[in-house]
Amino acid sequence: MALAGVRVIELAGLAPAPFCGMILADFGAKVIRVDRTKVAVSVDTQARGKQSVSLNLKSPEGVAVLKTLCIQSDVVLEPFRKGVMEKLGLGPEELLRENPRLIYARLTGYGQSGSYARAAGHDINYLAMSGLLSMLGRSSEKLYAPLNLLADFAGGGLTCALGIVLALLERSRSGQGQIIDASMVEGAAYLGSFVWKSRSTGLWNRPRGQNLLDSGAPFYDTYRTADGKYMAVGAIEPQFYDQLIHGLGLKAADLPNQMSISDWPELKRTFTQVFAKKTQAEWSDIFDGTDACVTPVLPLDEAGLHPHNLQRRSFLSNAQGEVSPKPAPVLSRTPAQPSMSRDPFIGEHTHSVLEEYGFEPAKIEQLVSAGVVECNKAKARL
Ligand SMILES: CCCCCCCCCCCC[C@H](C)C(=O)SCCNC(=O)CCNC(=O)[C@H](O)C(C)(C)COP(=O)(O)OP(=O)(O)OC[C@H]1O[C@@H](n2cnc3c(N)ncnc32)[C@H](O)[C@@H]1OP(=O)(O)O
Repeated sequence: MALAGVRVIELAGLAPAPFCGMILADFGAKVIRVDRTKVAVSVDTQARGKQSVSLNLKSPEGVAVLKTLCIQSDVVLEPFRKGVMEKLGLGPEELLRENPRLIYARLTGYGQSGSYARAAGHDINYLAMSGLLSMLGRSSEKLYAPLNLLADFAGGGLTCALGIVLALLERSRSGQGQIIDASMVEGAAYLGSFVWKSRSTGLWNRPRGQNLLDSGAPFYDTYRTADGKYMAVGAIEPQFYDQLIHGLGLKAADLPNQMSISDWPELKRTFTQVFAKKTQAEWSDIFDGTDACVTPVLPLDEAGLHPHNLQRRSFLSNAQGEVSPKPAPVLSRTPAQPSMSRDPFIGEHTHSVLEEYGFEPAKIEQLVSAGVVECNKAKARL
C-alpha cells in the first residue's frame, strides 16, 4: 500500500483527526491511537485499522512514554486546543529537536495563531467562520450546516491527511520533517475556492437559494416522488436538460427557456408536480441509461445495494457486518486495503506497541501497576 512503513501516532480526538488517521491507516500506515486511561468505550467511530494504546498523560511518566512513541514515528497527529501539547512538554519544537524527520500535524478549528486560536468550537462554527455557511440553505429559510461534513471531515480530516502526505513526499527529498497547521476554517474555505473564484462570473449574484447550484434552478434540485422518496436532478447543460424534459414527458415548446431565471419558480412547480406522479423506481427506470443527469436519492442502507455501486464494490462490510464506504480514490498498483476487523478496544495494543517501541516487559508491568498505561487484552479476548 502507498503508505506502508509510515508510523503514525494519533492522539485521540472527536471526529476530524480520527478520520484523518483512518485515511492514513486505510492506505497502509500503521496508526497508533493514544487513548486516555479509565475510559471504557471509545467515541472514535473512525478507527478502522488502528491500534490503541491507553496512556495517562496527566502523569509525567505517561508523557515520557508518549514522547518515546512520537520520536520513533513518522507522524504525530494531535487534535487538541492550541497550547495543550506544549503544556505537556510535547510541542513541535521539543519533538522535532529529537526527531528532525517528524511530521507534526496539528488539526484544530481556528489554527495555531489568531485571536480565536484557543477558543472551543465545532464544525458549524468553523464553517460559519469560513464564509461558506452563509451560502448554505434554501431561499427564505435559515442557514443550514450539512451534517458536520464540510469543516470537520473535508476541510479538516481530509485536508490534514493531504498535508501529511505532502510533507512525507517532501521529506523523501529533504530528509526533514515539518509542522502542519491544519485549520478547519481555512480547510473549509479552501474547499470553497470555486465559490470565491467564480463570483465574477455572476454565478452567485442572486440571494441565497436562488442561484444555479444552490437550489435556485429547477434543473438542479431534488424532487419528491409518489412513494415519498426523492430524485436528484443535475441537468445543467442544454443537451442534458433536453433529456430531462423528454424523460419528464414535457414539451420544450410549452416551457420557458431553461435559463429564464424569472420563470424558475414556475418551472420548479411544474417539475414538482410531474415528479410526484411516479415512484422513485419508475423514474429511475425512465432516466437510467440516459444523459438527463437524474438519479435516485439513495438512503445509506440502499447506496451499497445499487447495481452501479455493487459493480464497483464501493461499500464494504467488516467482520461485524458493519457497512461503510471503501477508501477513495482507487490506486491501480497500490490500492488501499482497509482492515476488515473490528475496531480496537481502548488499550488493546498497549503491550504490543510498547514492546515494539523498545519498552522491556518489566518496564511495561511497572507502568501498568503505576496506572500510567492500561492493557485491555482480557477484554479483547471476549
Ligand atoms: C459510544 C459511541 C458513541 C459515538 C458518538 C460519537 C459522537 C461524536 C460526536 C462528534 C461531534 C463532532 C463535532 C461536530 C465536531 O465538530 S468535532 C471538532 C471539534 N473541534 C476540534 O477538534 C478542534 C481542535 N480541538 C479543540 O478545539 C478542543 O480539543 C475541543 C474540541 C474544543 C475540546 O476542548 P477540551 O475538551 O477543553 O480539550 P482540549 O483543550 O483540547 O484539551 C484536552 C485535554 O485532554 C488532556 N488529554 C488528552 N489526552 C489525554 C490522555 N491520554 N490522558 C490524560 N489527559 C489527556 C490534555 O492534556 C488536555 O488537558 P488540559 O490541558 O485541558 O489539562
